[in-house]
Amino acid sequence: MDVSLKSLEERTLKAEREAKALENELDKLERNDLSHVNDPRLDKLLTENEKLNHRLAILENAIEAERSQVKSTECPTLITDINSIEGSICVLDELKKVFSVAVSLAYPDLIEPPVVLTQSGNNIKFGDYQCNSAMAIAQLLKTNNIKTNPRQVAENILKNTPTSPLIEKVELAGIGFINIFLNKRFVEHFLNCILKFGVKPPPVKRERIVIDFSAPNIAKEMHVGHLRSTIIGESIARLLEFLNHDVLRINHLGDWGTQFGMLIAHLQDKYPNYKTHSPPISDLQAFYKESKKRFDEDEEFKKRAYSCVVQLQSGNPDYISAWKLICEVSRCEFQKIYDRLNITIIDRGESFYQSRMDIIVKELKDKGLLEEDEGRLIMWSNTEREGIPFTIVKSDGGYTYDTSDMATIKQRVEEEKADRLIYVTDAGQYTHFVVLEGCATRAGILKDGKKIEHVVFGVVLGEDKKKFKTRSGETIKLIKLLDEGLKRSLDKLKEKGRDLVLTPEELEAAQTAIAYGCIKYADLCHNRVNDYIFSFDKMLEDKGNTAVYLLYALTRIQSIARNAQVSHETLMEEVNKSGIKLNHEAEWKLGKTLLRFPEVILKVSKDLFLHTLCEYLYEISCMFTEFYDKCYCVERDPAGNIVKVNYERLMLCEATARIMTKCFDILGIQTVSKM
Ligand SMILES: NC(=[NH2+])NCCC[C@H](N)C(=O)O
Repeated sequence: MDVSLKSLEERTLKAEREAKALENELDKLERNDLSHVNDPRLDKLLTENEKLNHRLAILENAIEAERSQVKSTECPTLITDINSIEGSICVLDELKKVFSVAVSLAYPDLIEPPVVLTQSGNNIKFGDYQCNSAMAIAQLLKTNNIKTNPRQVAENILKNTPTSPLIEKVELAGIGFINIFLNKRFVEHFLNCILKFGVKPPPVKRERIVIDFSAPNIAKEMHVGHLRSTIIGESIARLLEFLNHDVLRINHLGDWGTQFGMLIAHLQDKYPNYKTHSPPISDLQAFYKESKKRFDEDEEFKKRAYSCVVQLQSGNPDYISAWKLICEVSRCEFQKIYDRLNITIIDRGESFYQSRMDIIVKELKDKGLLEEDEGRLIMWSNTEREGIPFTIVKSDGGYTYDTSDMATIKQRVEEEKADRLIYVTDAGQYTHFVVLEGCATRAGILKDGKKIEHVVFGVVLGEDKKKFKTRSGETIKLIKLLDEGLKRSLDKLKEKGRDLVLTPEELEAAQTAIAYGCIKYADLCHNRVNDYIFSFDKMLEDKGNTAVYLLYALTRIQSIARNAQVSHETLMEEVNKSGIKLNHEAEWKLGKTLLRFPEVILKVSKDLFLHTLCEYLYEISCMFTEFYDKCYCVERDPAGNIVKVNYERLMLCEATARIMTKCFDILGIQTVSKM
């Protein structure tokens, strides 16, 4: 045999053997048996694969757990029987529950699908509420490669919507809107409950809430900015208390700091026997000015003033009593304003935090969060050192407004166990509170996502749109402002001849209710973030969204039953017999407006914008006017004798009056039965 042929034959045989071996190998590979392969890279890949499989199993378990969790939270208990509702319920929240059940039944595989529910605007055709989830869900399904369109989704949701006694019917509209129509029986039941049990808050989880408001400074003027904080803070506190929260109202008085050294030094000179004889410093501001003048001009005095601060802060009893005396004078002045405006607040000024400031400064030092800066100790709210830092300790060793606010947070979180921390101050302090939140979070005092709620408000302007001042350019004294309100309100009542109709007591009650009510309402009815123009003429107008108009509206509503000579007892008997019936279109509309009360209250309790409540109050009175124009409550003959009383409508008047009264109460506005 030829050599070349032989070698060819050998090569073929070898190739055949190799092919056979490869075939076996492939066969094994197909059966996943890699045990005999002795390649370290493969070993590595195999372990890797095992790890990944393990991880996959964990993830799959987690997803399953999450899913059942979502399902269990998404399966809320729905109201099935109208009669089980005795208190108050938020319709929007209940409808959200109904539709979240519908959506999770329709799309069980979607994790946390969006449930979008809103009120339907004015067009009755679109129902009372709308569920607009279909568009978002269709979009979501599309990204999961499931072909559908919003209308199909809406149909699917509708098919799965559980029955609810709140709902009369649901309709599919347009590209996939679901219009929800409320059940009249349910609305009637809600209103009858108000007549039977009073205006009750919707149930919420009780929280501990600290609200810091008013906070004027001792020996300085309490100005219109403090007035805004006082009015807004009081209303927020009232609203949260109505919801049964545990509210702590704090007056963070500016009662500590260097200016007290100056005041005490001056007091010691002018009234050395101040401890036994009360000095005539009723005009504290004049006293403050005198001492400031000496402080600026007299080096010797200045030195002594500083040493007074040191004595005071170290707790020397003589200095403490001088300081107390000065604070007391201011407090009496502030209290006059609080009494007139019916404000409840606990004094806990900056001085309260002296020992706590020592502690927090140490804590910040220990945590290495303070750095030196030209003799001061500062703290940044972020590690990038962006924005402006807090001055925690001044170069003279004293503390600042920043230090005391760090201490307020620690005290309120750790000692008061606050769930919510609310601070009501002007928008000028916006940055201060941003930095405060940052520093407190960095220091670990604010944790678990807890935030500060800074309720900001704009500046009060005069009618000339400039800073609110007297004609001669001085700042306006609050007591004088309230006095002017009283005078103007009386003028207005006289202009209308009310002094001839009301008893002197009734006239006085109306005068104060209008004066203070209009000042409060003018402040609260605007979006607080904006500046607002203080105008007695505007706020005393008796048309439009003003306190005067609304207080009048309420007295008119309350007088309807009185004029019909129907006693409260008779009306309550009728409630138990038949209750409210909403037959006429105008009655139905008014009833549905009243039904929104819990929803409005809950919204405001979250965003703390009180103008929403004012707008709602105004809406009620407009709806009432429409109802009263169209529906006779009492029919009279030409001689004015009562021929027929419609009790169902009188009951609706009563329910309206009760809700309006509650709104006024939350706004801190006194109501009157006659004006
Ligand atoms: N914790 C607070 N910073 N409260 C507000 C204090 C307001 C301060 N006294 C001022 O007149 O501007």
